[in-house]
Amino acid sequence: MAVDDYEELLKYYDLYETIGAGGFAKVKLARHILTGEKVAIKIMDKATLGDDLPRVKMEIEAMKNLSHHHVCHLYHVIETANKIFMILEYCPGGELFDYIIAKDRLMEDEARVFFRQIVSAVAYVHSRGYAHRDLKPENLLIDEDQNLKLIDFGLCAKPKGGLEYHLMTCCGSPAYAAPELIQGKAYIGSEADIWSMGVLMYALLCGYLPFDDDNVMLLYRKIMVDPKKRITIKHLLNHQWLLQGYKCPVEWQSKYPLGYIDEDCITELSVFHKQSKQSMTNLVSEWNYDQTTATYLLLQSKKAQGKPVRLMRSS
Ligand SMILES: [NH3+]CCCOc1cc(-c2cn[nH]c2)ccc1C(=O)Nc1ccccc1
Repeated sequence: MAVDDYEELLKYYDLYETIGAGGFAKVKLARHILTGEKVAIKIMDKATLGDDLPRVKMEIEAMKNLSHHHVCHLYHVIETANKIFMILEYCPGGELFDYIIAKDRLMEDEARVFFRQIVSAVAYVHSRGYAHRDLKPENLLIDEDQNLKLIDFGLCAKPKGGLEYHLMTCCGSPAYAAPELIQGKAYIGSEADIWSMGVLMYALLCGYLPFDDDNVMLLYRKIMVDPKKRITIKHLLNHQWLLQGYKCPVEWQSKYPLGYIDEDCITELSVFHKQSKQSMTNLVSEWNYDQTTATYLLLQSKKAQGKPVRLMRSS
């Protein structure tokens, strides 16, 4: 009997066209039937994933521990015999990479708005004990309000002893990778992310890269930028350039922290499922990243967008 990998997915989502692809995954636009909200579904085939499977598991575990307005939200994970589906927050504006190319380069004020959002996202991710390790414009998507959302936590690391611990895996994209990482030395994930943000800022303001891949290796052989002299995320939050035109340092705390239970969303869910608020609260609080998690988080997103906190009744 042909196993239908899409059977479970199609119970909850209407699938539309492919909107993106990267390496071992394709991303399709979809609509969550109960809330009517658009989502992006990252589809991976387990067989072709091969030794990229741990990377996907890492990304799923990381995204379950991250809830921030500048990090792409994970709503639901469905694993079947042959596929893994990650249901993610929809970002209709596409990649920051294409946005920069289309505008040639950004003016300082616009670059500052975006860069403050990147610093906010990275400060939050670091505060949760993760280093992203692949920060680049291709991994920053633009949502419908022109805000950035960080994606692709497949190369992130959560060192056991905390972010101060050294990492060894050389990964990420050469053009954005810190010297110590390229040199194969033990490095600190958060310091490597800071280097990548430097290259990112250069790309925002100039529209091209300070070091492209081939001469990046030559460069590192010659100069070794001491990571201990590099700016820290803490000092970046209120750096002079980032403060220009703003009164306050970059806010990095999450607007809707993990585990937050919204009363209105619970009420709508309990009415819809004819369950008590308490049992609905208990079910949502299990955070199984199943249909319940997806419906709750998408209701919460509707509320944040000022839309009615309502589920579709089958007409
Ligand atoms: N460079 C990004 C290509 C599109 O990829 C995505 C789009 C969305 C998206 C689009 N709209 N809303 C969210 C969400 C996630 C991804 C993603 O994780 N892609 C990916 C990363 C690493 C390896 C393979 C694929």
